[in-house]
Amino acid sequence: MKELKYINKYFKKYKAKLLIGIIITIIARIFSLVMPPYISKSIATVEQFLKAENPDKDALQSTLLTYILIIIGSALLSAFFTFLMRQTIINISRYIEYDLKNEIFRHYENLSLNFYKKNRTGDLMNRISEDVNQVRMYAGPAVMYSIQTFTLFVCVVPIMFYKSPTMAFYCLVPLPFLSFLIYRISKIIHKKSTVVQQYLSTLSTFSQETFSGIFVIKAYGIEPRINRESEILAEDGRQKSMDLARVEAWFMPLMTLLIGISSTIAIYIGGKQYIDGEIATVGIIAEFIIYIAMLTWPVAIVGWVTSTVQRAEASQKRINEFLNTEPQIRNTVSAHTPVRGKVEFRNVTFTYEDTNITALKNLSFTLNHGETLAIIGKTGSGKSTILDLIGRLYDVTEGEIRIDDTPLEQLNLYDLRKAIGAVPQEAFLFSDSIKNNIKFGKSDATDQEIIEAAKRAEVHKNIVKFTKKYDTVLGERGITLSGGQKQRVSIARALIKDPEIYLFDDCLSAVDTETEEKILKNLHKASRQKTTIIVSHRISSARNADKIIILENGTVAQQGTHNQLINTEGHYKDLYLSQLSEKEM
Ligand SMILES: Nc1ncnc2c1ncn2[C@@H]1O[C@H](COP(=O)(O)OP(=O)(O)OP(=O)(O)O)[C@@H](O)[C@H]1O
Repeated sequence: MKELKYINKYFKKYKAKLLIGIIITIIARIFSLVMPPYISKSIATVEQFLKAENPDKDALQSTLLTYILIIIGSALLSAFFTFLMRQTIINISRYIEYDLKNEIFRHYENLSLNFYKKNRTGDLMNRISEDVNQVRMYAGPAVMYSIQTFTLFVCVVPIMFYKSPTMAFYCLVPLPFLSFLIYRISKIIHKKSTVVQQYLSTLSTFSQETFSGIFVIKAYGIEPRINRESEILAEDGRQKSMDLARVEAWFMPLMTLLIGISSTIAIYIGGKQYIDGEIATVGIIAEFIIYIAMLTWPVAIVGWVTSTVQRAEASQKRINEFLNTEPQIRNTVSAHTPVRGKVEFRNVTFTYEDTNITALKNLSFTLNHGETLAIIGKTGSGKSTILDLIGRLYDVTEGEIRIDDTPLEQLNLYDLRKAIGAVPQEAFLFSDSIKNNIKFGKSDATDQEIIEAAKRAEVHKNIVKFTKKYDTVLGERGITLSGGQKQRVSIARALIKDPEIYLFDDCLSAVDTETEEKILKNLHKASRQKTTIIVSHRISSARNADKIIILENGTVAQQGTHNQLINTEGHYKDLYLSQLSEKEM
């Protein structure tokens, strides 16, 4: 229970509701205890009627009617309070689930990129859904059944011993075995259902891949192979599900068997006691049989609760692991620190923690406010890393980055990121309308601003051709944009933000040179007073920049202006000549 202590703060938060829930549970149980003695009394009344020398049928009828009304009334009240009990305690668990999910989600959002590289997305999602659900089972049903069982035991067992200690003893003996057996079965069921769950996620991954890759499957004519794989998978699933079903099938028969044994004991011992005159009426036997039925489920539940708590503890441990992970990048400056846009790298070295790759080595450059820098270099030379470091997605390993002559860590992180309009190498668009995807850069943007940004990104003409224009939904639920269109929507998103620093990471690679030219012109206009860094493999994107850096293995191999570099031997000149001849071809 060490890990589950974490959610005590939520129990405290909902303590008033919890207290009401506990009181309602006790009331519901107390009403359910009214029935058994009245059944006993009814039988005793009939017994007396049958034995009487002058039986009074009217008196018998009126007594029985009174008892029946009491039994029905108490059963109705017990049912009503049981309903309220579920409404309060199960609701509390839903509130706790809601709070915990929000807390985990907020925490996830604060964690740095390194965290996301170390952990798979499926795992993150599992902890926020499946693990939280396990914890909810503890916070709701497990708590509710524990209170219910405790109340029943505290009330029923003394009554049973009061009425007949011998019968009470013999009837209660099988119950701990029941509890133990249910505990064992619940554990096996959990193990086997986890296997089925894993199988189901394999099956859905397989189906998802098959249907999203249906084009390749059909083009290569490999449907028979995929069908065979699917049959093997289905057979595997059948075996696993049957395995689970076999264990689950034991649950109810076991309960029935143990109720049967206890009831038989009640009849046997009770019958003997009645014959020996140790109990006054056979009604007590009926009363005991009802008590046994009442106790069986709560006793079985003790086993279930135990395994539920163990599962919840394991789940909360996994959740706590993430909740205790500190974000590597933190905002330590609460005051606002406006950014103008001078960027300076001073002997920056950066090594990726997970791969141990040193992407930048002792890199230095300065870019004044309003200047444009183009970074050219072979793939893997560290270009994107430079942009990520400016946005403080990672902290440098050695050296220092300064913005407006202030070290990056001394800037308010949110102000810094607000001042940056980054267009990543691989445009990511949300499964939402084009309009909302562009508005992502400025949530209060007007329709006119959105259109203006799209025009500058040279994507407006494409968008208006769609039937729903800017309301066209993208992604799985909607249309798929071409690579170039995606890049341009992503550029529009950065332009609408109107930031102080633009970071364009090879974001025109999927656009034809003519469109590239137009976009670059527009960008030039938009970013005249802004600091701009353009990462590219194309000379056309770099030629108008104030400065050009040629990066090789994380260090500056060459730098200068376009005119200087085409007249110097090196990568830039080679690239220029090859791209020039491509153009001429
Ligand atoms: N997230 C990461 N985790 C670990 N290593 C990384 C990560 N990103 C890049 N690297 C490594 O760092 C080096 C520099 O990568 P970077 O993406 O900065 O190169 P790049 O010049 O932008 O390449 P490209 O032109 O192909 O985009 C590469 O060797 C790469 O494998």
